[in-house]
Order: sequence, then structure tokens, then C-alpha cells
Amino acid sequence: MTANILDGKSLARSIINDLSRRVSQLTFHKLTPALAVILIGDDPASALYVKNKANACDQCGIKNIIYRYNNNVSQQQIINDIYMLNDDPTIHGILVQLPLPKHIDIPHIIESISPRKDVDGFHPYNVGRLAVGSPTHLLPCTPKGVINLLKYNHISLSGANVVVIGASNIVGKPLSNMLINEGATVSICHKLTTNLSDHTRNADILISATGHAGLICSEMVKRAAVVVDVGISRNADGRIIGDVDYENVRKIASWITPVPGGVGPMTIAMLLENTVCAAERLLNISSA
Ligand SMILES: Nc1nc(=O)c2c([nH]1)NC[C@@H]1CN(c3ccc(C(=O)N[C@@H](CCC(=O)O)C(=O)O)cc3)C=[N+]21
Repeated sequence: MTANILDGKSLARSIINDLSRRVSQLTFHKLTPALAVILIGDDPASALYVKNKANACDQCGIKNIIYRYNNNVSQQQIINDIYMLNDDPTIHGILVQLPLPKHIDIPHIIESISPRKDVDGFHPYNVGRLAVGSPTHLLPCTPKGVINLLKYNHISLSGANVVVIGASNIVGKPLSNMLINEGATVSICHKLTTNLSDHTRNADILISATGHAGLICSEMVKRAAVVVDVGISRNADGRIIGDVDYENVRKIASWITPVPGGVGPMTIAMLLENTVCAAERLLNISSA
């Protein structure tokens, strides 16, 4: 038996295709959805991600503007510029590419973004809406991408035992809340978890988001489990690899995400969807 592939790349392509239609509808109403991306410093990985996001925006007609800053830019400068973007009616989404230089306080920056334009879903207002289960327009992109990828492939979440490894604000915590809202039984493991396999071997759905290459080997996976790999590391020749020992785990699992081509492309598709939703809200034609 080999696992079926959770093909994020092709699902992301079809989502972006559908978004093109919603963007045309908006431009018909003289409203071009626009995403502002703030990129600080010269981290090559960040520059590459930002370029990929810009290309995806171009594919479906979303306007994107990249604001570049030196590594030593002051926190106040960034916050002032975010306030300007908050007040700019032609901008619908604001994304501050993470990570940030050490002298900049991430929570402070995130809280200066208008919750209506917070297309990453990181603002405490949007985090809180998710936590209390209120309808939220702007959910964090990677967790939203994971849920969509599972649902599209008819993997049932209600009553499932889901183990999430990684408790970050970007992936693990919001994803756990979304899974709870879908009726899953959720265990959250992290750096201090003892006997990780005791948890993972019970998982119907195992989701790893640590950035620790090769963390998940086949002995840690229950037969016929669904395995979702959110990890990103680079191997010696610079190619990206996930947390999961793919070649061995695919012999055990029923479904598995490849890296690349799994969760990564879904993250970008969800960012575009959030930007379109933020723009649609101004017209009251939201279909999401
Ligand atoms: N404010 C903020 N929001 C983010 O959403 C955010 C961020 N900062 N900082 C960095 C992480 C990382 N991230 C990825 C997006 C797409 C791929 C992606 O498309 N990956 C491709 C491969 C790309 C490659 O080959 O390098 C794939 O998995 O198939 C990966 C990683 C968004 N992030």
C-alpha cells in the first residue's frame, strides 16, 4: 500500500483560478484588490517567498506593492507606514513578512495593522474571533490551507483524533483552534513533549509543523493515518524538505502531503483569498 497524495499544488492552482473570476467581478465595480507586503532586511528566503507571493497575485489580477526596508529600519518607521496603509482606501491587505530583525517587536507590529486588512490573520482581534468560534473573514493562511486541503479530499475532521506537532502562533495554535471548531479531538505537542511517539501513534491525522527535518519516521505513524507536513527545511543542496521521512511514511499512511507541492502552495492561495475577501467586504458581495 502506498499513500494517496494530498496535492496542494493542483488545488492551489484551481483556487487561484476561481479567485481570478472574483477579482474580475471586483474590478468591474472599479475596485482592484491590492496587497501591501512589507519586507525588512535581506534574508534570501524571505525575498524568495515575497517574490512567489507577488507572482501568484499577478496570476489572478491582485495588485501587489512591496515595501522594502533596510535591516536597521526603526520600529516606529514601520508602524508609521502601517498606519498610512491602514488609512489608504486603495489597499485591502497588509502583510509583514516574518521573521523580523531582533530589534523589532513582532506583537507590536502586528497590533498596528488594522484587523480588517490583516490578511495573515495574526492580529489578536482575529486570533480571538477564531478562538471563540465567531465567523472570521481572515484566518491564518497556512492553517486555513491545511483545513481546505483535508476537506477537499473528503478527509473527515469531526471526531477524528488529530495530533499537531508545533505550538507556534503562526501554525500550531490557530490550526488547533480550527480543528476544534471542526469537531476534532486535538492534542498539541511541542519541544517539551515527552515520548512524542506515544502521542503520534494514536493520531488518525498527524500534522507536523516544526521545521525539524526527518522528525517523523514511519514507526511514529499509525497504519492508514493521514500525514500532513507543514515543515520547511533545506537540505545540503538547497532543496526544501519537510519534517516527514516521506519515502518510508508513505508506505504506512493512507494520505500524505509532499514537500514541495503540499501545504506551501495552499498557504499562498489562502493569502490571495484573504486579500480578495478583504476587498469584497467593501462592496458587500462577499461569497466566502
Ligand atoms: N507574514 C508572514 N506570512 C506568511 O505566510 C509567511 C511568513 N510571514 N514568513 C515565512 C512563511 C513561510 N511561508 C511559505 C509560503 C509558501 C511556501 C511555498 O510555496 N512553498 C513551495 C516551495 C517553494 C520553494 O521551492 O522554495 C512548496 O512547498 O511547494 C512556503 C512557505 C509563508 N510564510
